[in-house]
Amino acid sequence: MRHLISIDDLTDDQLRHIVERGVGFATGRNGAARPLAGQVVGVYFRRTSTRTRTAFSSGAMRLGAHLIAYGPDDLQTNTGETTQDTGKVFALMLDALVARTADDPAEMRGWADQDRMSVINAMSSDEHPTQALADLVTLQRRFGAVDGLRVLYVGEGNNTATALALALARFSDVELEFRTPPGYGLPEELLGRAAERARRTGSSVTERHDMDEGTAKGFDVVYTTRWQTTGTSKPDPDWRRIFQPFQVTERLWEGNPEAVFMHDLPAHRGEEVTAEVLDGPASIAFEQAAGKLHSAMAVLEWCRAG
Ligand SMILES: NC(=O)NCCC[C@H](N)C(=O)O
Repeated sequence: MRHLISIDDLTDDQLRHIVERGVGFATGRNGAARPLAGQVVGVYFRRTSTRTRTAFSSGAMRLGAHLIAYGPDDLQTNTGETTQDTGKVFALMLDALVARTADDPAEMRGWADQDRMSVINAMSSDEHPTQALADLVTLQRRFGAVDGLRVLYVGEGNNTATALALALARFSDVELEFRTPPGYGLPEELLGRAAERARRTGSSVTERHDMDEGTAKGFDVVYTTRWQTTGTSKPDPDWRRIFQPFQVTERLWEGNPEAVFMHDLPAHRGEEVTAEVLDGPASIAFEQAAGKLHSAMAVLEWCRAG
């Protein structure tokens, strides 16, 4: 029985194992075993979700589990029960809980303070670890290896960005460059931690707050994310003016002709990315969405049976 709350909870070997198993589910190499047969998985999404909820629900059922799905208004937390008590009850009856809160991760850590039910973070305010795992599965399938890739991330330093930083820093000779709008970067502590990890593996994680397509050259991957991160608001009324130069357009392909385009989705054509890029030949955004199912299966298997 294991939990997955942060990429940082995984050893390098565990991270690579989950990615390998994810690739195996994607390619049919893992066979049709049902390691979760007879288990019950709770899927609790307090915030909107299309891919992550479907990936974990579909993945759990494909692995043989039964499901209970809770929406934001279903639980007695709405009539004043504490989330701590809610977690205690879940652990009496569920084998795994997949939860999206977009809130303080301390809540999930509290739920995980027992050794019966696995807790899987389907996005908290600080990190989106299962998105990074889906991205790694997608990259490994597309390039054969994550090691050695040059990745440019353009957009807000949100939960997806932090998970990617922690995950890519574990691989060798990776160059990960963030271009985040001024005032909307990654948390300093996390960036420092990822950069430190990266140094040990001969990789680099850096961040800049300017965006001029001419200075971003030679990347294998261009990645972006939506401008309105779940559970956050932008107090600055002028934020769109600050974000506009960070829109991913075809001009980025002048210096990065071989790059694939990735997006954690949902996409907003005309905001963070143009339709030409998202729907164009470089885009693997929906291949990446498919990777969410295969990585979710690998996470469930690792938490319950690995
Ligand atoms: N792939 C996803 O899980 N997409 C939904 C979340 C996207 C973004 N990181 C957000 O926080 O709004």
